[in-house]
Amino acid sequence: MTSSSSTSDHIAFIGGGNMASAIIGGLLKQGTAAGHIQVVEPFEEQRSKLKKQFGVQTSEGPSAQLASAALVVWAVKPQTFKEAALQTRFHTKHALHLSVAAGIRSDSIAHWLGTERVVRSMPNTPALVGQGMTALFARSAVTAADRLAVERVIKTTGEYVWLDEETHLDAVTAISGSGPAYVFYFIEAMIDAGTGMGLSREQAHKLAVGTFVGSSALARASDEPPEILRARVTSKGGTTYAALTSMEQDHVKLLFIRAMHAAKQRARELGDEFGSA
Ligand SMILES: NC(=O)c1ccc[n+]([C@@H]2O[C@H](COP(=O)([O-])OP(=O)(O)OC[C@H]3O[C@@H](n4cnc5c(N)ncnc54)[C@H](OP(=O)(O)O)[C@@H]3O)[C@@H](O)[C@H]2O)c1
Ligand code: PRO
Repeated sequence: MTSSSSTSDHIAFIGGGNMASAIIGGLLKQGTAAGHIQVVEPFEEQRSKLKKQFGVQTSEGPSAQLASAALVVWAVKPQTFKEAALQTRFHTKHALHLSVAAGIRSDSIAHWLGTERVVRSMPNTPALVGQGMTALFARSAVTAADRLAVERVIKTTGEYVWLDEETHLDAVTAISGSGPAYVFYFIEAMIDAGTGMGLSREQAHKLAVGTFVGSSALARASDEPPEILRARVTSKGGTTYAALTSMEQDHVKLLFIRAMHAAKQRARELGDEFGSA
C-alpha cells in the first residue's frame, strides 16, 4: 500500500444488493469479521436483510466512517454509479477501489473518484457458495500490494483471472458474469420438460441440477474438450442424438451465441451511456 492509503483490513461496500451479498457471504465464510465490513445501502429493507443475514454494519448513505475502509467495493448498478461515486468520494480518498459494475470503464471511475487506484472486476453469483469466477483488470497505477489486497477478497469467493485488456471485461460479462442466468434458464427448461413428462417438480429439479453439477465437474476434471465429452453421451441413433439433432435444426447453439453477443453489446452500451466523465 502507498503511504497515503489506509492500512486497515476494513472493507466498505457501496450498494448492498445481490452481488455485494454474494461477495460478503464469501468473505464471512472465509473468516472476515462481520465488524470489518460496512455497507452503504439506501434501501431500508435490504439493510435489515444484510444485518440479519450477515451481521455487518450498514448505513443509509456515505459518512465519515467510510474513511476506515482500506478497500471500497462498488456494487451499485451501472446506472447509479456516477451519482453514488460523487456522493462518496470525499470519504474514500485513501482507499483502493474495486468495481463490480458491468460496462462502466475504469477511466470514468478514476475520474469520478479522483484516484487512479481502481481495479475493475466481473464476478458472478456462485461467489455466494465459494464457486465464483471473477475476471479482474487493474489500472496502471495499481500496485502489486493493491492487487494482492484485491485477490485476498476475491479468492474468498472462488477463482479469478487477471486480464491485460480492459475491453475483455465486456466479453467476460457476457460469458461468466451473466452466465449463471443462462445455466438457471436451462435448468428451468429441463425441469419444465421433466414435469411435462410426468416427473414431480422435486424429482425433475434434482435430476436437472445434479446433471449440471456432474457434467461441470466432469468437464473440469477432464483433459478432453466438451465436444468429445458430448460425443460420449451421444450413442449412434439414440436418444441424445435425437435431442441434439432437434437443437441443431432449431439453431439453438447459434441463437445462444447470438444472445451472448447481445450481452457483450449491452455491457459496451452501459459504459457509453452511464460512464461519461
Ligand atoms: N447480479 C449479478 O449477477 C452481477 C454479476 C456481476 C456484476 N454485477 C454488477 O454488480 C452491480 C450490482 O448488481 P446487483 O445485481 O447486485 O444489483 P442490485 O441487487 O440492484 O444491488 C444494487 C444496490 O445498490 C443500491 N444503491 C442504489 N443507489 C445507491 C447509492 N447511491 N449508494 C449505495 N447503494 C445504492 C440499490 O438500492 P435500490 O434498490 O434502492 O436502488 C441496490 O440495493 C451492478 O453494477 C452489476 O453490473 C452483478
Ligand atoms: N448481472 C449484471 C447484468 O445483468 C452483470 C452481469 C450479471 O447486467
